[in-house]
Amino acid sequence: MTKPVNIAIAGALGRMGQAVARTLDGHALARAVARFDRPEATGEDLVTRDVALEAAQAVIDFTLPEASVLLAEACAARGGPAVVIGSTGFTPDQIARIDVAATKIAIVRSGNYSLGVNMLMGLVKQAAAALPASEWDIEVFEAHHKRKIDAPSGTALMLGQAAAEGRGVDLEAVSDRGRDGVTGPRTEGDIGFSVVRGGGIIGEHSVLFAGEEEVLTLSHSASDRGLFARGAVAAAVWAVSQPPGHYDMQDVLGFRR
Ligand SMILES: NC(=O)C1=CN([C@@H]2O[C@H](COP(=O)(O)OP(=O)(O)OC[C@H]3O[C@@H](n4cnc5c(N)ncnc54)[C@H](OP(=O)(O)O)[C@@H]3O)[C@@H](O)[C@H]2O)C=CC1
Ligand SMILES: O=C(O)C1=N[C@H](C(=O)O)C[C@H](O)C1
Repeated sequence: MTKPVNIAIAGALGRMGQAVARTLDGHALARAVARFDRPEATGEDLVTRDVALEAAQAVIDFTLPEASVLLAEACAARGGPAVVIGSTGFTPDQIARIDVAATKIAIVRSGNYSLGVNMLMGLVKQAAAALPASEWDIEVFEAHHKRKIDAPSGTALMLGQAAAEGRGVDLEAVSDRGRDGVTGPRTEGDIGFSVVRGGGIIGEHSVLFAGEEEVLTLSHSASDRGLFARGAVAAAVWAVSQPPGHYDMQDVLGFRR
C-alpha cells in the first residue's frame, strides 16, 4: 500500500483551509499533518509555518497573494515542500517571484482547481478560435459571495486568457474591465469582464460569445467549496513527484499534452 502524502494547510482557519481539512479527513492518498494561519491567529492544532513545512511533503495554500509568494519563497529556500497555491489576485511582479521560487521546487498555481472549469477553458479557447472577432463579441461574467476581495476572479481571468489564446491576441491589450457612464460603442475584439458580489454565491462563471442574431454561452457553476479542495489535494499528490517548475491544473489533469 502506498504511504499517504503528508500535507500542511496554510490559511487553515479560512473558508478554503477548512474545506481542505475536511477533504483530507479520511482521504485515501493524502493526510493533513499540520495546519497554520496568520502568525497571530489562534486555533486548535495550529502550529507555526516552519514546523508545518518541516512535517510536510506538500503545502496547500489558500490565503492572500503576498502570503502565498512569501510561502513559496520560504519553501524554495529550504528545498521543499512542494506548494499548491489557490490564492487569487496576484500582480505580475508577484507571479514573477513565484516563477523564481519554482526553479527550486514544484509549485502548482491555479485560480480554480475544479475539473469543470479546467474543461471549460479548453472549450472557450476552441470557440474563440472558431468564431471571428468581427462577428462575435466575447464577454466574461462572474459572480461570487460578498466576502470575496479580488475582482475579476482568478477564474474569470483564466477564462479571458483562454479566449485571448484562442484568438491569438494579448489579453492585456484587449481587456475591458470597467464600464460606467458614456462608454461609447464596444471596441471590436475587446474581451469584456463583468462582476457580481453578493450573499453566499460559491462561484458562477460564464463566457458569452455574442453575435448579431445568436448568443453562445459556456458556463460553470460551483455549489460547494469541497470541489476546489478536492482538486487542490489531487494537485498536491501529483506535485510531490514532479521536478521543479511552475505548473497549473491543466498540467495536473494532463490537459496540456
Ligand atoms: N483556486 C481555487 O480553486 C480557489 C481559490 N480561492 C481563493 O483562495 C483565497 C482564500 O479564499 P478563502 O478561503 O475564501 O478566504 P478566507 O479569507 O476565508 O481564508 C484565508 C485565510 O488565510 C489567512 N491568512 C492570511 N494571511 C496569512 C498568512 N500570512 N499566513 C497564513 N494564513 C494567512 C486568513 O487570515 P485572516 O482572516 O486573518 O486574514 C484566512 O484565515 C482567495 O484568494 C480566493 O480567491 C478560493 C476558492 C477556490
Ligand atoms: O474567492 C472565492 O471564493 C473563489 N475564488 C476563485 C476565483 O477567484 O476564481 C475560485 C472560485 O470561483 C471561488
